Amino acid sequence: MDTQTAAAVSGALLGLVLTAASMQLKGFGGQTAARPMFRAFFLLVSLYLLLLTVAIRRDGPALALLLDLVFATCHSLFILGVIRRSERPFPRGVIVLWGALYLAVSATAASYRVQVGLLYSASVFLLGATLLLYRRGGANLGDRGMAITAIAWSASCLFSIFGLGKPDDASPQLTLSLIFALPVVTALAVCLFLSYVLDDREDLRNQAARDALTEIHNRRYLFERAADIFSLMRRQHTPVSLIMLDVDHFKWINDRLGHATGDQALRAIARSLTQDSRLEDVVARMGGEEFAVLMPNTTLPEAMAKAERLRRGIEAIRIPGAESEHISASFGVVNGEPADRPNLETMLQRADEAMYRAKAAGRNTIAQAELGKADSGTLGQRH
Ligand SMILES: Nc1nc2c(ncn2[C@@H]2O[C@H](COP(=O)(O)OP(=O)(O)OP(=O)(O)O)[C@@H](O)[C@H]2O)c(=O)[nH]1
Repeated sequence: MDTQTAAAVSGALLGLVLTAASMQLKGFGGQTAARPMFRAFFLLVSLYLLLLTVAIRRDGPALALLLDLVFATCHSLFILGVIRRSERPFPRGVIVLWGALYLAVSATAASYRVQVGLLYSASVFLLGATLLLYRRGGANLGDRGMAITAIAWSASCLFSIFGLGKPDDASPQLTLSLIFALPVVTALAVCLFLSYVLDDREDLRNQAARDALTEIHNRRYLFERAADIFSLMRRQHTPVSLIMLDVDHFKWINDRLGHATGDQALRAIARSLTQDSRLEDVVARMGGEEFAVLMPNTTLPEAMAKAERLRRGIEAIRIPGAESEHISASFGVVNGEPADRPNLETMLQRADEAMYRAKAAGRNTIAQAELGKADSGTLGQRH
């Protein structure tokens, strides 16, 4: 075996080892597991670019092979990282098959059939682009950038194979590919970085805005969104309504059925509130067993009707394992007209007062308040 073949085979083996190692990583298919892959990809891209710069000037066979080796490993890491990032459950068989393909193609490339290497390159990057674009949870700007760059790279490889010279006259194709590789690989790395930064930001924002138990929005998010909703209300002269609700005798549910069942009930209530709400409504857990729904462009009668739907929805909840238990909540509804110049704090306070009147009136009940008139709330419905 000459040195060139040895280098190509060891590159292929390295690819296989990486494939095998990646399968052992915890959280297979998860985004976190993609990180080490992409980190290594970054390092190798840097090395590749360095070697490329030297190779364009001084084209020795050993250097060309080293370049092949590094680039083939980059391929390997890129595609593995993309597969993990796509968060789709990839069967292990597919990964093993891909590893075997990688071995076969690298071995063929070792005999200097550059066209095969380029074809392989084109297919790898096309596959990567497809996986990125169809990523679960949606492709962000960085993902799309990566996918477009990968498609451009594939196109360049195909162009190099079919568009130029005789099949065995490798050098024009190779030079063109190498020159094209510099900006493409750099763009790929930049987009990759961007996609992670965007993802991290999104994750942080989501974590800060969501309640950990029920996964609906939290109090903080309600206050954030309220600023936009109230400003829109003033500009468009439309009413805003707020519903507050507190689960009845929740302590009793916890004490009798256990905290875990209590948590289950809170999650079911959150689901029911969300299902019965419009996309533009903000449904939030305010803390403990208290929830709020802020509804732009909603009049008092509409809000009362909505509260009644929510009340019935909660009444219909059955907790698995505790089907005979009945859950209910008490509601306070308040409406703000643009002329009242309402703000969220005042509306929450008024809705809270109404909600306690509903509790005092026997629970599983809706009480209403009007912003303009202090303590003028009347009992809405008693059930
Ligand atoms: N399981 C569970 N319980 C919680 C959570 N947060 C608050 N609680 C419980 O909710 C109960 C609230 O009880 P109280 O404020 O006395 O009110 P209540 O029993 O619902 O009675 P009323 O509101 O008067 O109808 C307390 O026992 C809290 O421990 C939670 O996240 N999970």
